[in-house]
Parts: sequence; C-alpha cells; structure tokens
Amino acid sequence: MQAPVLHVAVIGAGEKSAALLRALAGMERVRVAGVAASDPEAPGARLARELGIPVTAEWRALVGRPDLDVVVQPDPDPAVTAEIRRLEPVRAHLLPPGATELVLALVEAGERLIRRLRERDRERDLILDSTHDGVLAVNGEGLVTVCNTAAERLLGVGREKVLGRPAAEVIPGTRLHAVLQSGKPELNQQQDLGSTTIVTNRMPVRDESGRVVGAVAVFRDITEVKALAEEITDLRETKALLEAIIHSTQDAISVVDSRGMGLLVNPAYTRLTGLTPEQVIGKPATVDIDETQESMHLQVLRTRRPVRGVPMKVGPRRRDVIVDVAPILVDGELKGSVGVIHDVSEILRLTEELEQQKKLVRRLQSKYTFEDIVATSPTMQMAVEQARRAAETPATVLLRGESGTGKELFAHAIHNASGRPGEFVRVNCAAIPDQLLESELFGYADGAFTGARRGGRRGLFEEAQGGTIFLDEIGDLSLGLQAKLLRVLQEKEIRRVGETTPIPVNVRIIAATNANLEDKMARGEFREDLYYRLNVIPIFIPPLRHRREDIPTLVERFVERFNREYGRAVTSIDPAVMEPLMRYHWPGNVRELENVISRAMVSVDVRESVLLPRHLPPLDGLSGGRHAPAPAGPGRTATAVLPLADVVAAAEREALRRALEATGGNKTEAARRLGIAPRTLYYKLERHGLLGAR
Ligand SMILES: Nc1ncnc2c1ncn2[C@@H]1O[C@H](COP(=O)(O)OP(=O)(O)OP(=O)(O)O)[C@@H](O)[C@H]1O
Repeated sequence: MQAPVLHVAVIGAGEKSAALLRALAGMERVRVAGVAASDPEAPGARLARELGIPVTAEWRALVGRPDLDVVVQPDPDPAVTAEIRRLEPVRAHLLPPGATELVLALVEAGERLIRRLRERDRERDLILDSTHDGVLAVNGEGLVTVCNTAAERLLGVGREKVLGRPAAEVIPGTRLHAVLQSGKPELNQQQDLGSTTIVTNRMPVRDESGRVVGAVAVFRDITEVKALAEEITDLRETKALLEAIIHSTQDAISVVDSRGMGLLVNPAYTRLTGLTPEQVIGKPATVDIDETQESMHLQVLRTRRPVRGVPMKVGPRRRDVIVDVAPILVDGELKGSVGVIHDVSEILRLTEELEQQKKLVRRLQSKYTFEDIVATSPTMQMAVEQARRAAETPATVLLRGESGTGKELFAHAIHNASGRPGEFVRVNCAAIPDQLLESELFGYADGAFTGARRGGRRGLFEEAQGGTIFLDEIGDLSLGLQAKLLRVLQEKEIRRVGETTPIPVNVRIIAATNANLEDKMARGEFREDLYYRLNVIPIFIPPLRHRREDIPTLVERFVERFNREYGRAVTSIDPAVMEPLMRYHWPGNVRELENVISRAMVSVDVRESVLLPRHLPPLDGLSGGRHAPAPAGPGRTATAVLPLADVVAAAEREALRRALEATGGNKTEAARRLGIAPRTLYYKLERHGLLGAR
C-alpha cells in the first residue's frame, strides 16, 4: 500500500516561510504544492525556485486548488486568514498560529537525533572495524545487520554483499539462525574455514522483555595461535630436555647475558664453587670464580672469541679446574656467554697417586741388600766383597755374568749400601726399541715429536738424579746411543731430545751384561772408549754350575721365602731332593733354580712339612728316575698325536734353550746363531718363561 502524501501550500515568503520550506523539503511524505509571494525576491520565493516549487503572486489561485491538504501561513496576516476562511469554509486546513514554530522545533530535534544516531553508528563501525575479531550480527528476521572489516577478511566476502541479506544464505557455515531460534549461546566453538581455523562465540540478543531480537557472532583467527602453541610445546620440551642435561652433568655450567649479568648456573656449579644461584643470577660477573683472574665471561663478551683450557683453582676447597668459555651468538648477534668448568682435581689426585705408586714400585725394586745375596762359595764371596767396596765409591760398576746369575741383585745391593738419596732406576737396554730408548733415557722437549707430551718429559737419567741408574744388557746398546751415553759419562750432563740446553746430572751408573764385550769391541759393535769408561770396577758373577756349593743355601732361602709367599709349612728338605739339583747344569742359573723351587713348593700340600723329590718338576737333560726328558723330544716313541702348535712351541723352546747353553747365556750371540733379531729372542724367551719374570 502506498503511504499517503500530504500536499501543502505555503502562503507568504518571508524568513519564517523560508525556514518552513527548508524543513518540509527534507520530509519524505510532504509535498509543497506552491508558494504564494507578493515579492518574487523574498527569501521564501527564492528558496522555492531553487527547490523547484512553483511560486505565484496571487495566493487566491493557490488556495483554490482541489489537491491541497493543508494551507500554511507562517506569518499570519489576519485579513488574509479571514479571507481564506471565507473562501474555503469546508476545507479550513489552516494551521493554527504558532504551529509553524512547533513544526520547525520538531524537525530540528529530529535532525539532531538522526545526527546523533549516525555518529553512534560511525563510532560503532569504527570500533568494530578496528578490532581483530570478526563481528557478525543478524536481526530478528535473520538478516545481516553488522559485518565488520575483520569478518569480511575472515569470511572472504564484502559487506555490501551480505548486509541486509539472510545470513543463512550468504554466510557459509553460520549458525546464527540456530542461535536465533534456540536463544542459547554457543561459546568457544572451533571451526575450520579453509586453511584458517577460527574460534567463535555466538550469542542471542534480547530486548527488554527478554524476547530474542537478533544474534551476534564474535570470532577470531587462531591459525597463528595454534601454530604458536605447538611451537611453544616443542620449545618447552626442548627446554625441559636441556635443563635435565644441564642439571645432571658433572661439569659446572654458568651462563651470562650480553651485559655480563648472571642468567643460569647448574647444581654442579654450586657444588664446585660454593656459589648459589641467588648469589649469581642477575648479578654482574665482574670477578671470576677464581678472584685472582679477570672474569672470563667479560673477556669473552668483549672479544667475542672463545677461551679454552684455562686452569684455575676454585671454591672453598680450592679445587683444580679447567675452564672453557664460549660466546653465545644467535644469527651473528652476541646474546651472552657460556662457561663450562671441568673439575680435574680428581684426575690430578689420581695422577699424583700413580706417581707415588710408581715411586713405591721403584723403591720395592731396590729393596735387596747384600744380606739377601747368598754367597757360600769363595768366588761369590769375592764378588760380594768387591761390590761392597765399590758401593763406598761413586765409581761406575760393570757387572758381568750369565743371565740369571744375580747381576740385578748386586746392583740393588750396591745402590742401597751406597747411601745415595736418589732413586734406583733400572733400564733394560735390549728390551726397548732404539728410537724410544733415547727419549726414555734423556727425556724430551715440549713438541719434540708427534705425540710428545705437552711440557716435555723427564728422562730416566733425571729420574735417577742423586741416585743410581742400572743399565742392564748394556752390550745391546746401538752405536748411536753408545756415543750419547759416552758423552753423559764424560760431561756429567744430559740433553733432552729436541733441546740444546744441557742439564747437569749426578747419577751413579751400574751397567750389566752377559755378552762378551771384548768380542763385540773386536767386531766394531761396541765402542772402545765407552768400554773403558764403564769398565772402572768390573765384577764377575760366576755361573751357578761353577759354584754348586751355593745351591743348598739358595734352596733353603727359596723354601723359606715361598713358605711365606704361598702359605706353605715346609720345615725340612729331603736329602734326595738335593741330589738332582747338585747334578743339574743350570743354564738359567739362580733364576732357574728359583723357578724350580717355586714350582716344587706349589705342588707341596699345605699340610706337608718335608720337601720331597716327587715335588720337583722335571729338569731338562737330567735322565733317570722321575726326571724324564721333556715331552715331544726327538727320541721319544710317542703314539699320541699332539696339536701342531704345541709341538712347534716345544721345539722352539728347546732350540732357544740350546742356543743359550751353547753361547753361555750370551743373548746377542744366541740370537745371531738362531738367525733372529735380539729383540725377537727376548720376546720368545719371555714367552717361554726362559727370561726371569720382571
Ligand atoms: N746369590 C743370590 N742369592 C739370592 N738370590 C739370588 C742370588 N742370585 C740370584 N738370585 C735371584 O735369582 C733371580 C735372578 O737374579 P737377577 O735378576 O739379579 O739376575 P740377572 O743376572 O740380573 O739376570 P739377567 O741377566 O737375566 O737380567 C732373582 O730373583 C734373584 O733374587
């Protein structure tokens, strides 16, 4: 149905009429049919012309029109009013006096209200558009009334396409119509919109009476939040892992920020330094854990370079530590520095203990005195007497005798009787490779060769400073080393390998050999000058087979010793035991006798008190009785087939034994005749138990 339109005629064109015309022009349901103006230039007449309203000079022409609903006379002229009433008695539409003012006031009030409402709408839109949350509202009919910028962005639609349209049709997946129907809010609903995830709160809008008149949805993009949440979970796990590691490591760790303020310390740090987290975190690292040094953290922050392996003493117990500090650089930016402190006091203590143990072992090595040397035979008594006298002097002693005759025993005894305060150091010149022997004897400088220890190392000559060095198997020394040893003997100073500064040494030298040095000299294998330097006091120790009268006393001595060592209780020796021992030729000399008694004592029962012939092991080459020859001998008619390895080993042992016997124990000569290197011979003798256990 078409809304009715009010047709108005305005009589008069003064200021008041003009104001009324302006007000009426804005009204939708009012049409001004014409304006009556006696002066065509009056303000009302001019405005009417601008607005396209017909203007007439004769008001009577206007009033007579049949389509008029109202005639308005803003400035009433009583004569005109009466005239109108007379002419139009039926349609007395004239507004009463003062009505114009009322209309104007109402229009103004209406305009003010509209302005205020528009402002509020603008404010609301501004607020809605500035929030990141999408806002969508529908009225009671489900038509969209609000769609802010964020909603446009999130939904991917322009507001001009949705405003005033049914939400259910234009917003995919909306549930606002459902909320409109149920009147129940739907809160924190997660919803996927393509690649984005949103979370929505939908609420009904009620009027004062509680009737649902609309619904609002407020929603936000949580794609980033979701990703961040996942990242944070990952970071938390990593952090927990790192914390666990930092907490459990035995190394002390401290971290400072880029200004040098304490950020983190672990329990190992507190244990080591005695500093608690409260004393460190948030405090400047001006002094280091070792107050005598500049803070390494500050040094690293200043230079941006790591510092490694700095030794320090820290904590109330002044523990020895090694510190590494490194800058923390993230994308090239300095974020702080991390220090790791390794406690090395335990390692140092163990090293020291090891050194002590080594010294102890060496001291044990030189525990023998002249009282320990059995010397019943006149030849041995003479040798001991010579040695006693030599001990009183610092002169070089050369001990000569076959293997196992007791040369080392003599060396110990001489050292102990000499009263020299330093240590007794033994070197087997034949057992150490030549290149190694030089650095062993004289030590080496820092960085002398690959693998050399930092700071270099003392050699055995320096170790024996103030004491005695026992150069065993001197006959096996290479010509090169012979020259170097000669210089030591002449100048009484040594030079570490790789160094030129000499170090004075005060060391008594006892050399020993079972080789024929004179033969060697004749063959050019031993330097003559060195021979005379060494041969100051030569002492010959005869082989056991040349002094059999020593055998009973030696046996008694060994039985006593193994009683103690093996927990046996042998108090007497059957005379029948002595018989084969006295007959045997003892190629291995006293060491071999010692081994035989040792094996006999092992086969003695703990309750037995008498050593019997049956306890003795077979003695090589002694036939008859229970002392059978070694198995696998060539003359043996054995039916048993033995493993080849055993047969070969037995043959090798026999060959070695014969070679030693034939050369009187001269190992260099034995090696030469066997066609093997002396070192190989040593190795083989050791393996077959033909070389005394050292
Ligand atoms: N006269 C002795 N009195 C007591 N024990 C002795 C005697 N002679 C040697 N021994 C013992 O015999 C074993 C061998 O002696 P030692 O090691 O001194 O011989 P060596 O001549 O240095 O041998 P090698 O030339 O093989 O190095 C040692 O256990 C030692 O105690």
